[in-house]
Amino acid sequence: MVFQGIKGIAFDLDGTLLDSAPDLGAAINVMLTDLGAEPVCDQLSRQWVGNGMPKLVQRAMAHAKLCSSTYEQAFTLFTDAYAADSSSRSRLYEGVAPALAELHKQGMAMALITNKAARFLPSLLADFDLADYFSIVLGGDTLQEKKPHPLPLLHVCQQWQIKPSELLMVGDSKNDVQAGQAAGAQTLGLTYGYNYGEHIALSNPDQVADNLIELAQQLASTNQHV
Ligand SMILES: O=C(O)COP(=O)(O)O
Ligand SMILES: [Mg+2]
Repeated sequence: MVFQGIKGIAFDLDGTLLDSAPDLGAAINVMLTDLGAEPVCDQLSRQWVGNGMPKLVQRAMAHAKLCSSTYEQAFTLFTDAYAADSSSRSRLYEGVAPALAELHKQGMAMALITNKAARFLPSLLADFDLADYFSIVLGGDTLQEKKPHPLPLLHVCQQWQIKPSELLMVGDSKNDVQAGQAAGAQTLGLTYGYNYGEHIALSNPDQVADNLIELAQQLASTNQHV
C-alpha cells in the first residue's frame, strides 16, 4: 500500500466492517411477506444495499413489483423488523477487530461514515464492540448529503482540522470510493463487501485489498497521526 501522510481514517460500515446483509435481508423478507410478496435470497438483497435504507426498500419493492403507493407502509415494516433484530445474523469481517484495535492503539483518528440510518448505529456499535473506536459517527441521514457526495468526509476533515488529502476513506462500495475521490481523500477499496455485484477495482480506488489485516501495520510505518 502506498498511502502517505494519513492523519485520520473514515470507515464505511455495511460490507466493510460488518457483514450486515443477512439481518438487512431478513427484515426485507418480513416486509415482502407481510405485503404478500415472495421472500428473496440473501445473495440478491445484498446487491440492493449501499444507498441507504429508503433505496433498499425501493429496490426490493421494484423487484417484487409492489405498488409504490405502499412505500410508507413497506418502509415502516422494514425498519420495525430491523430495529427488532439488527445484529443476530451479522458478523464482523475477518481482520476488522484486530485492525481497529491496532489503529486505536497507534492513536489514529477514526470516524464511521455509513449510509445506514443513524438511529440504528448506537445498538449495532455496542453489539459489535465498536463504539469506543470512532470519535465521529455519521449516518446516511445525519447531514444534508450522504455518500457518494463528499460532504460527510469533508465534515470529518473539518472536525479534525486535517486536509482531505490526509484522510483515508475505507469502503466496499463505489459510493465510498466516489465520495473519497470527490473529497480529495485517499481511498482503499475492499473486495469482499456489497458493490452491486461489481468489482471495486472498477471504481479506481488508490488501493484494493482483500481484508484490513495489513492496514494497521502499514500505516504505522508510513504515517503520522493527528
Ligand atoms: O445502508 C446502506 O445502504 C449502506 O451502508 P454503508 O454506507 O455502511 O455501506
Ligand atoms: Mg458499504
